[in-house]
Amino acid sequence: MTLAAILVAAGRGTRAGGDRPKQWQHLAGRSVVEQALHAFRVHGGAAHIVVVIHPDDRPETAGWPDDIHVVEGGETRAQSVRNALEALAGTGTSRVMIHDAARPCLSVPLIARLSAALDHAPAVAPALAVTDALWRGQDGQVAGVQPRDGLFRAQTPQAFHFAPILAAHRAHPGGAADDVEVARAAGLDVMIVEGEEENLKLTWPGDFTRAEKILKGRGMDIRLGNGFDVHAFCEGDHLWLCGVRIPHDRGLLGHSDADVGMHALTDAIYGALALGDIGRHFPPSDPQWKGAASEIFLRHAMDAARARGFNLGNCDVTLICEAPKIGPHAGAMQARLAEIMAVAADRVSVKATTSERLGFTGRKEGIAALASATLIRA
Ligand SMILES: Nc1ccn([C@@H]2O[C@H](COP(=O)(O)OP(=O)(O)OP(=O)(O)O)[C@@H](O)[C@H]2O)c(=O)n1
Ligand SMILES: C[C@](O)(CO)[C@H](O)COP(=O)(O)O
Repeated sequence: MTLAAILVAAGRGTRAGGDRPKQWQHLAGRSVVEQALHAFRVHGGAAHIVVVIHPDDRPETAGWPDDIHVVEGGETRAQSVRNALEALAGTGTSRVMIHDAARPCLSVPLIARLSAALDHAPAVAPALAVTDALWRGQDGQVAGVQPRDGLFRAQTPQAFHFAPILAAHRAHPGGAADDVEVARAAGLDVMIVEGEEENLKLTWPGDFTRAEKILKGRGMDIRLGNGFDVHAFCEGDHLWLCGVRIPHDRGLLGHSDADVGMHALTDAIYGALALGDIGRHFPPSDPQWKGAASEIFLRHAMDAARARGFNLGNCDVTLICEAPKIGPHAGAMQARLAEIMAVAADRVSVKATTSERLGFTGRKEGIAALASATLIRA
């Protein structure tokens, strides 16, 4: 599964006013577009991020990192989305989230909920049920009531399997308010996911004050967790450490693949989330985890972090053993752990020490591992 995120930012923001289009105005220290981008960055699940801009706004993107793909938009929102979808065709993208850059307060848990829901439906979108009574008005007077049952306020990101939404946009005659309308016109069923009151769209000048209050109120949340694990040596000709297979004259004993380094790291992440340890999520009494690859546990811990809006700040794993020598494998371990956690390698450290021939590690009876991890929700 390869997820892409499209942020449409090519509108003119005429209703919002201001000295520049609303999406380039600043809120809580960043442009509106950058606030929306930040949520996708922290979520970390999107392999491609495309921002659709108006050609006049190119200078606003100066200094952006190279991995943000900038595409020019069209006359309407639907044309802007279409340009981004066409830019993603051929990149291997299998799922896409399409978001109004003008909704800067979306939360990372909302992105995670939509992503999970896409496992069960080809199209999902956030919305809030209408709770207020609805009236029809005429000349400043209440002219009638409108039943509110079954009515929803639509939000973005709207999320789709890629091939059907690309085909739907190609086939649509134009004039759709959003991508759900395009998808439905092509016969796709769209599942509703609970939206968020805070995920407002900046439409009018007064919306900026509310959005700024929401973003400033969030602050930064940093969590620290520690993990420690030990596995005894047993007969064997290889062992697994931090996701790397190392030929050795002993193996490691365990219910799973006994990857002691990855277990300590996984426990550090669960610890930062106050979610117990691996045994709580993958009981050793459960035969389905016999011989399991430990990356399952690490991915589960990272998914739990992202579902709560956290991403990895950094982690540091120390392996304690006399043998095998870790140095020659440390780079591969760093790369493998970074790949499994879907984070940059410079956030991952793997190092080793001996215990000066003291204790059980010194007597070569087993390997111990320590890990620390920070999680950040910004
Ligand atoms: N041709 C367009 C029109 C809109 N959008 C984007 O679609 C989102 C939702 O549109 P809306 O809030 O209606 O934005 P504007 O069209 O900019 O607003 P206005 O109608 O007030 O000018 C915004 O992020 C906007 O930048 C876009 O990418 N391309
Ligand atoms: C896509 C959208 O944000 C869903 O609520 C909306 O349809 C676009 O904004 P507009 O104000 O209707 O142009």
